[in-house]
Amino acid sequence: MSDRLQGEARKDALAELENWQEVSGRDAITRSLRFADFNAAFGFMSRVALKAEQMGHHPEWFNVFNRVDITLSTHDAGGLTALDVKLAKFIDSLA
Ligand SMILES: C[C@H](O)[C@H](O)[C@H]1CNC2=NC(N)=NC(=O)C2=N1
Repeated sequence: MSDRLQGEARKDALAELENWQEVSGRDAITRSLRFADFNAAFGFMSRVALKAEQMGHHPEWFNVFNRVDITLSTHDAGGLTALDVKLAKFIDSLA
C-alpha cells in the first residue's frame, strides 16, 4: 500500500494537478468532467475502470448523462497517496 502524502510532497503533487480541487473535510481530490453525451461519458468511464482495475485502485464517482464527478482518495491509507496522483494524471490524459 502507498503511504499518505504529507507536507511538501503533498503540496507538490496538488500543484501538478491543476484540474483537481481538494475536498473539504477529508483528504481527497475531486474533478468534474462534461462530455458531449452519455455515450462519451460512459466510454471515458470504461477506460478509467480498466485502468483502475489494473492498478487495484478505484475512483469514487457519480455519473448523470454527460457529467462525471470523480473523487480520489486511498481508503486503505485514509487519504491521498501516489496512487491517487497516478490515477488523476491518467484521467487528465483522457479528458
Ligand atoms: C484489496 C484491494 O486491493 C484494496 O481494497 C484496494 C481496492 N481499491 C482501492 N481503491 C481506493 N481508492 N482506495 C483503496 O484503498 C483501495 N484499495
